[in-house]
Amino acid sequence: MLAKDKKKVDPWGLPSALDPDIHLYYYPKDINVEKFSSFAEKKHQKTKLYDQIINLFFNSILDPDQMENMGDTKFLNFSDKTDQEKWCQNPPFTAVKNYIVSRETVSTNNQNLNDESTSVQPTTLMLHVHKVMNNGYGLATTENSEQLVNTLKAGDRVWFYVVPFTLKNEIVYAQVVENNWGYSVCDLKSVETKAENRIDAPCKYFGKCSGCQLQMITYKDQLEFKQKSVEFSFKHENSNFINSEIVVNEVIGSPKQFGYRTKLTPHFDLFKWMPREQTSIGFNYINRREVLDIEECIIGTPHVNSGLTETRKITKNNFDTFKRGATLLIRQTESLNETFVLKPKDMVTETVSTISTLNIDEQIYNKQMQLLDDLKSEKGFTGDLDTVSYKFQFQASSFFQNNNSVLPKLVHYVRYQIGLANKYRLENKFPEIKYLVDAYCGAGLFAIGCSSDFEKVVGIEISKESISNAKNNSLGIKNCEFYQGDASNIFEKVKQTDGSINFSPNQTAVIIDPPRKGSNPQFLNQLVEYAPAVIVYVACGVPAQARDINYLVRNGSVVLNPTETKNAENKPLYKISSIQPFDLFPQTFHVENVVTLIRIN
Ligand SMILES: C[S@@+](CC[C@H](N)C(=O)[O-])C[C@H]1O[C@@H](n2cnc3c(N)ncnc32)[C@H](O)[C@@H]1O
Repeated sequence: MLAKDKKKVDPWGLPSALDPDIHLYYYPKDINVEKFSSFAEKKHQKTKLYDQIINLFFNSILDPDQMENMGDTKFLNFSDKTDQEKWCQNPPFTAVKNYIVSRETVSTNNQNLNDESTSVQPTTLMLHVHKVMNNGYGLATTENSEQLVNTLKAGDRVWFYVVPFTLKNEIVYAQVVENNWGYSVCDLKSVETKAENRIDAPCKYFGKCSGCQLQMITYKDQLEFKQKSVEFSFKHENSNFINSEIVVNEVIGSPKQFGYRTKLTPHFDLFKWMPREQTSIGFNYINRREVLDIEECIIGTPHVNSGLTETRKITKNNFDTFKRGATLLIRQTESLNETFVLKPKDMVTETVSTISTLNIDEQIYNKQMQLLDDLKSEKGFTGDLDTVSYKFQFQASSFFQNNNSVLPKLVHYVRYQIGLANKYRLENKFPEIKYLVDAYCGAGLFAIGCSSDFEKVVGIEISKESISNAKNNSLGIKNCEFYQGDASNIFEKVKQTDGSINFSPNQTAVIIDPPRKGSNPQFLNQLVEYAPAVIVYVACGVPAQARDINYLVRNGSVVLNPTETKNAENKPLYKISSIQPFDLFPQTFHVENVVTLIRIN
């Protein structure tokens, strides 16, 4: 999909990134957010983001000595705003040069450029890939690092190319498909010099389909990439984390690396001019809004793949009942008579097992984590582990995590983190944690999965269906209550003094698991004002999560160095006790991340 079709709205009212996929959400240090209303200012802001991306890029390709040798060459910093705005209107020379080169090349092939009907094919460029960005695209230039270092002068601009399915240090051939401010998006044509770690991708659609980005590296390399990508989200240059010593743990992998997705959403477009038998049902081609016909998706479970075969057949026989096209929904269920469902209102059942009784001994925890690996893996569970299974029922169209194989570990980890926070707090003479608030609770995964560790649990969720599912899922579990509403309303509820729900913040753990766009200042302010004993922030949108936690650092609620707490004016203070990524999405660039914040005063 083209970047322009994917306009994402940053909840903070800022353009979220130059290209939303570059995943650089941040709060500007020096700019008044209120002012970002006019187009010109947004443009200026976008340029600043580009500036930031380039800085990051150079920081990663140049070693500090080289930087020093370049004296005060600040070729990456725009000198003033006028310069930036001018530049926005006039893309840098390299891009223009490359574009002209394309036209010239075509022209020497005797095509008439003045003929409007002639489609000018862009030339294939040879590019050097310098790094893989968080979105799985390689960041490349026409020059290699050495040439860049040797030839760039102060004031020069570099034009970047972003190319999917490429790896660091590769030389590739690529074709520009879209130009943006400062960079062009390319299709990969071929890999001239392969990186040592490149492997053959197992999927026949890989390289064309936009669904997976990382099948060309081993799973071990994928986990390493994701760990770095989480680190990068926290430590980008406008973040307070940049000079901190925060540690991102190794990513906890998925027991299943293929055949794990319990939900698929293929789609199709109908065009008047297109014969029905040629209509594709599948996922978008990379970089395009055009559907690639997909008969099998190897990251999907066998059951959803049976669903895919079935739904493709039904849909092809019924194209006439659709006007323009549709997105189809296939979801795996454990219901007795069915293995998959195809209608949005169908009910889906999934089981998630967890350890019966939480034990916060590190060795026991580690052993249990290993055993949980087998729970949903191919070989099946053989270990001696006392587990409890919860059944979750939800509407096929409602939210539920899509990789069931890793959920037991995720839930166990969240419980363990709260257990450790409780231990720390008890050792420091704080009262025991007895209550749990699950904000953004969906069908109740964490509220129910953690319920045995607490006296009372409340969940809040905006979706009516999900909250009704959560209530049903907790039937028989006496200590859980669920409310429909905006997550920020939960603070009024838990502060009630009429005795119905009265959670002393000092004894309360809060789990937040917002959608990909993250939280917002209103919610975060209320959260720290409520001041729970521990906050577990679960996120599938890590850049937004890093932005939110950075906001808490900036407003003084989270301290990066817990020993420097002298200036705290009696406000609640938190330390980051752990940053733990989980791979819920093998073969793709996505990663889930859990950050635990323990209140230290
Ligand atoms: C990433 S899902 C997490 C659900 C659940 N924790 C789980 O793991 O299954 C985010 C959930 O937040 C809900 N949501 C979105 N905005 C919300 C809001 N303002 N207040 C409460 N819930 C919200 C969505 O409906 C969705 O169920």
